Amino acid sequence: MPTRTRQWMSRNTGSHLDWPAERALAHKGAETVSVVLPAKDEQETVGAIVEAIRKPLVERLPLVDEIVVIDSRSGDGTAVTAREAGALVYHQDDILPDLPGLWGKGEALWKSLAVTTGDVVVFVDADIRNFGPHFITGLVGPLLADPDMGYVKGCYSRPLLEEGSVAPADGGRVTELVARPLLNMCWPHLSGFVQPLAGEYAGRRAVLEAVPFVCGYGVEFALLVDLADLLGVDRMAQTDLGVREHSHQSTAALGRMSGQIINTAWSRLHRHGLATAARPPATGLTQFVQTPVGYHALDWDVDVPERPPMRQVAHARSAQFPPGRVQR
Ligand SMILES: O=c1ccn([C@@H]2O[C@H](COP(=O)(O)OP(=O)(O)O[C@H]3O[C@H](CO)[C@@H](O)[C@H](O)[C@H]3O)[C@@H](O)[C@H]2O)c(=O)[nH]1
Ligand SMILES: O=C(O)[C@H](O)COP(=O)(O)O
Repeated sequence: MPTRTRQWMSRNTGSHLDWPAERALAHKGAETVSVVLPAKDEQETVGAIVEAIRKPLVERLPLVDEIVVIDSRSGDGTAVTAREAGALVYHQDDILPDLPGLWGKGEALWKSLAVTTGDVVVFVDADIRNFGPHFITGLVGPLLADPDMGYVKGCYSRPLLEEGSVAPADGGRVTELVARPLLNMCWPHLSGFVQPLAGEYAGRRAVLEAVPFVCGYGVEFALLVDLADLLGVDRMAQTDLGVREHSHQSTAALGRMSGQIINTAWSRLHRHGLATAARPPATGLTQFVQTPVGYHALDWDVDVPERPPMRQVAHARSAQFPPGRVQR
């Protein structure tokens, strides 16, 4: 790791233990906090997460002002479960309905900026199995305490939970096999982020609305690179949240996620003039399934369409719908 990155890491890495809810609240002042959970088919876990935020951080202490679940085209009871647990629920395609809808987690996060109001926005995955309020307090604390801080990313150890076995540090396979090598190769100043793909992070609204959002799983990678360009790493930090357990995707699904992340990395390299447009990458990904009559090829698209910074959309919309009639 470059020396400057090592120095950044020791300066800008904290622990959730530094941020009991009372301490975070003492720094809150007039700022407001929105928590957003993007959720696709998460009826098993989303309700418990919403409750674990609402009871201690909304009802007991007023640290969180709104909990919003973005239902990302679920086919199960995610929306009902989340609503019953006390969240405000929006369907991804109902937000900014005059724009043609896109798919994916990044789209859900981007759209959430149009329906939430907090000065600080916290994103948390809806499939966490060992969620606790420290995921929120540890992320918002450094932002509430320091007006210069723009973005705080979670980090943790990641067990790989398989039927009947637990490998304590073998989770995060896309992180270890794709994202970390890419970051070290092309963005070494970001190599100190322990969990670059973590879905748990918080940012100031003004900052999050100033950068584009990739629609699919490249969203975390793109945010890290783009926010470092916008803010500089000194205005970014990470908080150790302990251990995170989640539901694992199949190897084939992680291959498609990896394809999206590699395409996202290419788009950023291209934007920086480090990759040429003369040979843009193919966005197809062929995977294979063995059948009794040979290998069956499955073609996927791992392209990463992208939304513009939300503030551009908000400006365009306020011109279209003058004050008093502004629709977000
Ligand atoms: O189309 C989708 C797909 C997923 N999700 C939600 O996004 C979150 C994370 O998705 P998941 O499939 O559980 O991702 P992981 O396999 O855990 O992937 C890791 O790596 C991804 C790529 O960086 C990050 O987006 C994730 O947050 C991070 O946990 C969950 O709440 C999902 O329900 C959506 O909202 N819409
Ligand atoms: O973040 C990652 O690297 C992917 O979500 C894969 O995580 P897993 O190996 O813990 O399933």
